[in-house]
Amino acid sequence: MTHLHPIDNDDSAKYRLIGNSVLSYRFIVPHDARIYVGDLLKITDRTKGLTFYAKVSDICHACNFADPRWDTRPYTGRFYEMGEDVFLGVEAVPLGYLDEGGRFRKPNTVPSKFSEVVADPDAVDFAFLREEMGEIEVGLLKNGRGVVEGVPVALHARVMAQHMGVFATTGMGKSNFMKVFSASCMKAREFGMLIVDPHGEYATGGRSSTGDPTRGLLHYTAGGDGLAVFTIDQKKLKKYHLNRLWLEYDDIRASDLNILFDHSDPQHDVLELLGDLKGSDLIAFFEETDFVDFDVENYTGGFKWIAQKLRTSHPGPLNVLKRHFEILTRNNDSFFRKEGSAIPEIIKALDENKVVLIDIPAMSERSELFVLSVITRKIMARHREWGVDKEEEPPQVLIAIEEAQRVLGTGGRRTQVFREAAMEGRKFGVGLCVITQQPKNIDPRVLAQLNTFVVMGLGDRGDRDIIASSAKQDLSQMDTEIQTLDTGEAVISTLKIPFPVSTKIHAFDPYIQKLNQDTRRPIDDGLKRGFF
Ligand SMILES: Nc1ncnc2c1ncn2[C@@H]1O[C@H](COP(=O)(O)OP(=O)(O)OP(=O)(O)O)[C@@H](O)[C@H]1O
Repeated sequence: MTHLHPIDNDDSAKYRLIGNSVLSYRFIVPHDARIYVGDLLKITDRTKGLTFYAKVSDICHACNFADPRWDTRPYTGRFYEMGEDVFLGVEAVPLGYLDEGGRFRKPNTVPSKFSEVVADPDAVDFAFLREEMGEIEVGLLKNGRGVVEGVPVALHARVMAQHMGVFATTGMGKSNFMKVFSASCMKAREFGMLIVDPHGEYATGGRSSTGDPTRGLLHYTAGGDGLAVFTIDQKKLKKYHLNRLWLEYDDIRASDLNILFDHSDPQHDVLELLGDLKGSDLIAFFEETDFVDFDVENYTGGFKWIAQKLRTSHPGPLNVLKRHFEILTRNNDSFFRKEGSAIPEIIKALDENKVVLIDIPAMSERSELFVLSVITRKIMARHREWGVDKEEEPPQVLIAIEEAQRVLGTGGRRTQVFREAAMEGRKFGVGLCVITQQPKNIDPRVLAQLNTFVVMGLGDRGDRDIIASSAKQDLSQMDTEIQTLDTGEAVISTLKIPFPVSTKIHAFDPYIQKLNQDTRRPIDDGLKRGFF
């Protein structure tokens, strides 16, 4: 007979495994046991000398009574007692096992019948997992409603060029995650990271979605050497001694106009013809040319080679593009000018494995994407050339794209550069960090390229299904857990960590406070550098 009571009388609750198969375990616990979805389990198989690990994936009521309607009959409480015959059936998803040599293996066998199940394993039990972690710490291993203290969850820097996705419904802690991740990148200095912050909050802090004041990356003074902020905000520029963000005319190409404006097919064809021509020449050509009776034979301006390319184009689309170039230069003068670009400095900072934050508060959505696409194109071009010119590997860069469904949805020629980065970037050391609330609106071909998934509370079934089918590790059995994740909690599936890890993401403010303290810098160091 199976005992429902814990099998030992010490403090930790121990039960016995009764079934199921290689991919799903089952055991039973008393009807009043406090057990939660996401609880970690250690299963000791003394017969075979193996230690299995699993996670509670579902809990249901069960009993030993033959009458299937015992609990709905009138006066049932008089005939049946809530004793040992009434219990909870617990389903658990296997994570893997430690073999006789202490090596962690995928769950390809099942523990012996009645193996001991410990429902509250500690850091010692998970010592093997510490060895599997990488350099970019983001939180602690979550165990049901708590954490396993002493077991940090840290992503591997080397896999970041293989793209990452951060999926969270609004308010679930996505901004906090990005700041913690960035701070850890500043500390590790293993690759360059580019983030565009249209809300101007990542650098100096601001207000969270719930209205609470928050700190920013500049407050992580001990890691200050790993951060370069480029801003258009004059006040911040002086107060925090930041870099000024400038793009110059030559940084752009005709296709960049696609991000700022919707174009008809004929207008798009003209932009294609203009291909790789220098931005400064294009802007000057469209500024000086009157297209009403444009004829390449009579063209007398200074850009004959551009006029030649447009010899078959009609005045209509050319006039529209003339207006668009005018709007481009007129409406974006806060960061776009004839000469003098910050991109070489940005690239240098990325080469030095810094986090580069582009701080553009109050900028329009299209301008934000324009800035990101221009910089991304420059990075891609540089990394593509790298293979030709140099023997050593190019430096690794991770480019974060917030609300990525805007540029990585299905179709859409506007955002070719991001698509190229998603499809071929990894070959050149360029990874994308795709952040979105709506994974189902991201092109499935892009999702298939992601190798790290950070899933934070997704309410929508369609969104969860698409994530489960795209992740490289099986997340389908964790659906209940993902549905019940709280703010600041995530299921992380990534390369080099052997199973999807449930993580309590560090809260940013205490995390950087701890990092600052750990490095024991003089207390007024940040003040001297003008950070606060
Ligand atoms: N890991 C965490 N630990 C503690 N608190 C957290 C954590 N993550 C988020 N929070 C808190 O939850 C609230 C929402 O977090 P956050 O602003 O990061 O959400 P968000 O998903 O970025 O929201 P939005 O999409 O609206 O920007 C904040 O008050 C934040 O401090």
